[in-house]
Amino acid sequence: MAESTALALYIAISCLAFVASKIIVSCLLYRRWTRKRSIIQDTLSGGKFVLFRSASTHSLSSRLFIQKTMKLSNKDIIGSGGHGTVYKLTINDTTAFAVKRLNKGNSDANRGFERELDAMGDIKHRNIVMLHGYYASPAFNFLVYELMPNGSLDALLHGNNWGKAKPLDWPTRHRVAVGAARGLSYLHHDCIPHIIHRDIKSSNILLDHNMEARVSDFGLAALLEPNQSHVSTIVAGTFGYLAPEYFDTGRATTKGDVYSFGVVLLELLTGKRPSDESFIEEGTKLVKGIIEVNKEKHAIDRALEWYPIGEVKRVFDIAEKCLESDPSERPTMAEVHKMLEQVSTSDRHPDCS
Ligand SMILES: Nc1ncnc2c1ncn2[C@@H]1O[C@H](COP(=O)(O)OP(=O)(O)OP(=O)(O)O)[C@@H](O)[C@H]1O
Repeated sequence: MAESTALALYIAISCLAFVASKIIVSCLLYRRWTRKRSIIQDTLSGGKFVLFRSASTHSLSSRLFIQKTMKLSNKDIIGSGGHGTVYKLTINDTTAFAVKRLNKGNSDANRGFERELDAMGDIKHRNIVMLHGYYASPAFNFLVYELMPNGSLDALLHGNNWGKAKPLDWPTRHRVAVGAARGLSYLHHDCIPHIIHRDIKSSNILLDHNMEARVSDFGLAALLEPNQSHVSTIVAGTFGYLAPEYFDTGRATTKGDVYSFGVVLLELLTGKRPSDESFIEEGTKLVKGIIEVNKEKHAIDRALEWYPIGEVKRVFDIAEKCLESDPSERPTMAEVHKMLEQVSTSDRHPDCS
């Protein structure tokens, strides 16, 4: 009798503790959520401006932000892509942001905007470009990002409207590969729900003031239910980077991101775009030929003044694994990151090329 009373008491206390902990966690989460967003409803335009509170934005007034954003013009443009135009928004001498104005007028762009916000709101990682806020109105949408002063990997490797920068040296290329792999691995494995990027390419890998890689542009990313594995059916991506199975299934998967990352590794190694003749003619079989007949020296970017051949071979080898035509044969991004980190960085000397 005493035993069953004790058991009933034990169950009752456990249930109460469980319910109380859920209530406390919900209250804390709600307080955190309200504290970290500043929202301005613009009655004139019918728009809503949301600024996420962070070290870079806490001292800024949302109204000033809106006023400056509305005054952006062509002279502030720093890039443009399939989804819109990117501007540099200068607040004062020490503070600037990148503002992406999204093309409006088709429902896909609007859905992309909402998805991007859902995915980006809480993501903070040293290899991910941070979203500071957004503006949504019936006429147009803006996303406010951290400004990456060294631009995109695409521009650094291949040049842009403003010309070609100084060629990236081997240690920088290797560090960019490791950083981008770390960022992507975080999205795939550490974010709950997990995130598939869907559009990994060199123009979506940006470089901060330390030349550290940051993965950007989640306009096409979709959230996964933690227990739903990894599939979605929204068509996305950029030709040249898309995994072959995507053309059959139309499904974005984490292994599709791994394939796209393999193409970026080839770009870093060869200095060629995926639209380059050798990519088009031989496709990614290019890499197989390079590995099998020891042709690394011929394939490596001529802009590289020196490089350690052992490291180059190992990175070609990792690219080859990422580019396996069977997705199940490809490594995960966590494995890719580990392999890239293990590529020796010791004993580097200009004479070893
Ligand atoms: N946060 C940022 N900081 C600095 N430059 C940026 C930033 N975001 C984008 N850019 C620049 O703007 C360019 C265009 O970016 P955007 O994401 O709009 O297009 P994309 O990635 O080239 O193509 P798509 O829209 O098809 O993905 C980038 O290549 C980069 O040079």
